[in-house]
Amino acid sequence: MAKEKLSIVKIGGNVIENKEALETFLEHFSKLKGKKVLVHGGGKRATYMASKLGIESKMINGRRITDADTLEVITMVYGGLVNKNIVAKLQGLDVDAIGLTGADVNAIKSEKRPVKDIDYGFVGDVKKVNHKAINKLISAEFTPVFCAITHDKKGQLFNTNADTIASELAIGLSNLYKVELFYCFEKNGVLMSVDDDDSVIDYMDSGTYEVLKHEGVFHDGMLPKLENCYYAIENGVSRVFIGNPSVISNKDQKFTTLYL
Ligand SMILES: Nc1ncnc2c1ncn2[C@@H]1O[C@H](COP(=O)(O)OP(=O)(O)O)[C@@H](O)[C@H]1O
Ligand SMILES: CC(=O)N[C@@H](CCC(=O)OP(=O)(O)O)C(=O)O
Repeated sequence: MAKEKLSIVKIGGNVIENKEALETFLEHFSKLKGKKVLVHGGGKRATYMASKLGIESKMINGRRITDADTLEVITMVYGGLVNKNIVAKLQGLDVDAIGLTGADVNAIKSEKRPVKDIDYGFVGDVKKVNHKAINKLISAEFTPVFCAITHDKKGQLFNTNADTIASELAIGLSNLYKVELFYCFEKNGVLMSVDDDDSVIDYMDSGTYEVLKHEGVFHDGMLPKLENCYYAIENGVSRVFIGNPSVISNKDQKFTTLYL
């Protein structure tokens, strides 16, 4: 029997921090038909709240060095402030959202990122997605809303990049569903020239991706985002899209579709 479709949608810090963009996104998300899961970041808000508490933020290779104080901040910001506000807004749009960390229902188990040259502190690499437990919620018509927190099943929380959470959830839930994965951010898609929002790359296969990567077309957060996208495609996720908040509902808009 053909698998049912499931949409997994990730929004990042730039959308979360812009009230109008967030509301536009949530409107689109509320209208998205079928089963769905939302994953949110919030790195910008964590950096802001940490600085208010006198805690300096340090990112290496797109990942936050997470000491014990920073772990407290990200738990409050991602698991509390950002997650609960999004859940409340979705409830206001009649989406029966339930906010989760990876510790809830043992949804996402991780292990501390091994120390090689760099010790990232309490940063977790995903080891297991509990697709059966998550599916109990989805099958009961709830819409899970995940923040960027995982756990080791021994009582320790970890900080995990939200793009990675989205791709790992997409891979895990591909056991049960035909998963479409959407990355929504403030630009119209993956761009040939980052300052030109009209230069959207409509379709990108893995060969083109390698060529453009070596030409230096992708920078900063786009590099780990694309790595997560191709990792998902290589591991059973049916389709991956990158675009602005309307990518999930308005297929006439410009956006990027990724292929193997
Ligand atoms: N070729 C590119 N096309 C689009 N964005 C790019 C590109 N290269 C670098 N970027 C940057 O990547 C950023 C998106 O990555 P990131 O900040 O991690 O996203 P998110 O908001 O989802 O957390 C964009 O804001 C943009 O500045
Ligand atoms: C380990 C690690 O770096 N975690 C990220 C999680 C949040 C995130 O990914 O937020 P955006 O999607 O808004 O960037 C961080 O703390 O910044």
